[in-house]
Amino acid sequence: MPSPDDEHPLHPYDAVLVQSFGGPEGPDEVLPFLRRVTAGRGVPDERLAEVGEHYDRVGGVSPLPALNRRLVADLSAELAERGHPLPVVLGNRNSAPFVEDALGELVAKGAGRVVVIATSAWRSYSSCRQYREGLADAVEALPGLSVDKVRPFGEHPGFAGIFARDTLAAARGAVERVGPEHVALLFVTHSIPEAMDETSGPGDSEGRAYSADQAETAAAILAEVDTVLGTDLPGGLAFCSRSGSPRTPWLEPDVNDRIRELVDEGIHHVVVVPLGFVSDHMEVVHDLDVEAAQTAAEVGIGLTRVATPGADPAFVAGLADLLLERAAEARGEGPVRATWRDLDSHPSVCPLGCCPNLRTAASALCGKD
Ligand SMILES: CC1=C(CCC(=O)O)c2cc3nc(cc4[nH]c(cc5[nH]c(cc1n2)c(C)c5CCC(=O)O)c(CCC(=O)O)c4C)C(CCC(=O)O)=C3C
Ligand SMILES: [Fe+2]
Repeated sequence: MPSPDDEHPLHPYDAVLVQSFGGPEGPDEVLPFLRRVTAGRGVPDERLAEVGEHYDRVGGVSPLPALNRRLVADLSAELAERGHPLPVVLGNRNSAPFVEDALGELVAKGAGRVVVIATSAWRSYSSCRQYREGLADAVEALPGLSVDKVRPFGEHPGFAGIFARDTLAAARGAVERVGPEHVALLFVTHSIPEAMDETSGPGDSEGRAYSADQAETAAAILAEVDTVLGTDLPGGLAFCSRSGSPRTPWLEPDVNDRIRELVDEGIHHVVVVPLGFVSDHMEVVHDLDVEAAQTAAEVGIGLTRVATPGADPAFVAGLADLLLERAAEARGEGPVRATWRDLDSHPSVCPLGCCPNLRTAASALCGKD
């Protein structure tokens, strides 16, 4: 464990935790994983069986763990290349290596202050506070360890900017093939319960931070595409991977329903932008690349799926920039908070009542409560 001095740009941190969702890596791990994910969350058995089949199709191996190992290696190399190496480790919520074990190992090697990147870009209970609760659980058994988290980074140039670049390329190709009047963009994110969206963001404002932030970023990307291509393409948010009880309202429209409607709107080609996803999760490789692709084929329209940032060097560089920004904040400096096209940025320390847990009172770190 190197002991960073005051000159070190990542001071006061001495290690980085990449905190992720986790995923099964073999047929025997699928059911235990799904049980962990859904414990106490009211997901019906039929939905569990259905999602289990998605994993079975790919030999019970989620793409996520391998992608995260690569992200950890790339980020570690990026920090070393910039001349400020720190240990970077992976800790998951729902599969090994678990967060508490990963942090425990860092503590055993002498770490006292860890900075966390959750592999989730947007503000909501599922995509932010639940990770903060995971940190609270883990740190309970590790007295003396303190952890900070980088801000929600959906609007960062190293995330939104990558989607913008790749969406532009995909839209240009589609426009050349079928003409601008026949192309639409669909920005797709994970559906969440309406109640979770309504309460997302700082407790003192309007809520809907989850869907509103993504709608704003999608609109900014669409505007950029239209400006560069001289087009006026239709575009908007759609949602995938709904679960829970069918009687509970979740965010809509579903991506498949939107694709069917686009046919009647004269669209021949849809560009699907997985804005809600950091890397090629099962939601992307199954719900978009299998299901949405099949829907598009059924109704006879072409579909291009834009890449997720996960494998892009510019994403890794953006995460390194976010770590430097967080360290400067921890030192009491006021670093510039880069965002793509002047979109909003959000606090690194979540405000009181931010993205509440609507089921139980659980403590969370990296916030004012
Ligand atoms: C907003 C959001 C993200 C994005 C932010 C982030 O990345 O964290 C996300 C990510 C992920 N969700 C994942 C998997 C699952 N999510 C489930 C269930 C749920 N997700 C929800 C929301 C989100 N989920 C919600 C509100 C539920 C209902 C139950 C509950 O309230 O918790 C279920 C249960 C079965 C089902 O209902 O589908 C599974 C298996 C995986 C792993 C995929 C892989 O293996 O590649 C990843 C990255
Ligand atoms: Fe999920």
